[in-house]
Amino acid sequence: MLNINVSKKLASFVFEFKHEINCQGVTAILGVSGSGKSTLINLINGLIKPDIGYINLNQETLVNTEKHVCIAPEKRQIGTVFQDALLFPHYRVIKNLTYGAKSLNSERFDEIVTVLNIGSLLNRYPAMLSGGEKQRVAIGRALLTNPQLLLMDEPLSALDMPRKKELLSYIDKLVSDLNIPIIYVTHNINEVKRIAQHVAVLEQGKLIDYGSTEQILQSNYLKEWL
Ligand SMILES: Nc1ncnc2c1ncn2[C@@H]1O[C@H](COP(=O)(O)OP(=O)(O)OP(=O)(O)O)[C@@H](O)[C@H]1O
Repeated sequence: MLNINVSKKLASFVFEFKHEINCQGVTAILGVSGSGKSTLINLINGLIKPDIGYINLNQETLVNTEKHVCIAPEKRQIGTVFQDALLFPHYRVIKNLTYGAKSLNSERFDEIVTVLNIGSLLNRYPAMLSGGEKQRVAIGRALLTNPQLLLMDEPLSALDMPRKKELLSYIDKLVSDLNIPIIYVTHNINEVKRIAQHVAVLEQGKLIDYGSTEQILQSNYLKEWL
């Protein structure tokens, strides 16, 4: 369970989010460009700090401004995958995968490599990978840090349609085979329909709707998008 109650002044509005996110399966964060989706992700992973408020993950405090607690991003047990894979170009895939992992469990390594189907890529450099393969390696690297939660910030946006479809099926497998909860940022309703069980809708830095994917797809707000 992710319990969020934060406020952060941004350039054109104050971002405010107060809700509990039930971390099971995929929760999509949906909103138009500039609505505050990346801000929410970066508040959760600790790359930015709220002006006021708190975030608790499974009863553990990640940040609490009143109590002057702010856990460093690398200590939050949260993995983040961004729009671009951000791999080290001078390291082979295997070193990119293991770079951030403190202690490596070889069974877990094999499991993640199998689920993401990246075993044949381990000795290649990033320049020798397609966009979809790079993103699978970036997901593998995030998972090898043993996160309790995986954040994905528009992970498909740099991919063409066939690669998008392919990566979506890998994201399904993360949930079904590895049982990792995912918060997935997108402005694409088809991606939401395809993988999310719950949806939070943001507009101008405010949470305007939250519910199951079926409920949200029926909402008047989303009818304008369809
Ligand atoms: N560190 C910051 N300080 C002040 N304003 C910011 C900061 N980061 C983002 N903003 C502004 O806050 C708003 C929300 O940005 P954010 O990147 O969270 O939106 P988004 O929904 O993720 O957009 P996109 O879909 O285009 O990535 C934007 O108007 C942006 O210019």
